[in-house]
Amino acid sequence: MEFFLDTANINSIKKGIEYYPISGVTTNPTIISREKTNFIELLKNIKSILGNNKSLHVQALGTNAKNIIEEAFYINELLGDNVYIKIPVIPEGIKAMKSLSEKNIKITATAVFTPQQGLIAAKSGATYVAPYVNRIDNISGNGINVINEMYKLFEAEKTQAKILAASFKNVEQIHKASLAGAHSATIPLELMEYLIFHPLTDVSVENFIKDWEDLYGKDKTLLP
Ligand SMILES: O=C[C@H](O)COP(=O)(O)O
Repeated sequence: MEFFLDTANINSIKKGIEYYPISGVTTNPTIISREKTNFIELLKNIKSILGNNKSLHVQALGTNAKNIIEEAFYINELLGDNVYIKIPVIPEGIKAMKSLSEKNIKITATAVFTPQQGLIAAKSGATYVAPYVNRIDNISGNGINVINEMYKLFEAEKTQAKILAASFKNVEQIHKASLAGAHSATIPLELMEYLIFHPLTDVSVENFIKDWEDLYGKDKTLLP
């Protein structure tokens, strides 16, 4: 499974890509507004940190296809390679996806709450489709079931689109999403850190060091 950072915070992005196997960064208007800064400069800064090997996903604000398409070309031109335009799965968004995918603009379909929304986006040219796990759970739905049914639909229909599961609030949701067929997950840095954390791992490391130091002395590593 691919991991993405769901943040526009520069410190989180720098730390995330230094420590973890991160494939890219996803943003949305809310995430960008949290940084309270010039969004174009922010996006350029993020892009320069990511380079061309990691992808950057930027959401269009337009609510009609024409505006979405214009924003998509602008952002694509501004930021260069490996940029995905996030487009909500409203009818105007689907119309924009069909048009943009024919012109080789990369698309991440977003604000996805049902498997059929995901399938329609996939058939309209989206490379990634982002179901919102926690937001589904919060209205007494089952985000993991949505992912699993979407996965089965994508397999049955032989679509090339990948499920980029989003809106996570805990590691159990991420784990179950990966088992349910999510090809990728976008998460805040804090959840990435929780994914790797286990108290027994830390206790084990402490005990290894203690046993070693008891015999070989403090700060003695394997190095000569
Ligand atoms: O853009 C997608 C985000 O992952 C949504 O996450 P959120 O439900 O925590 O706002």
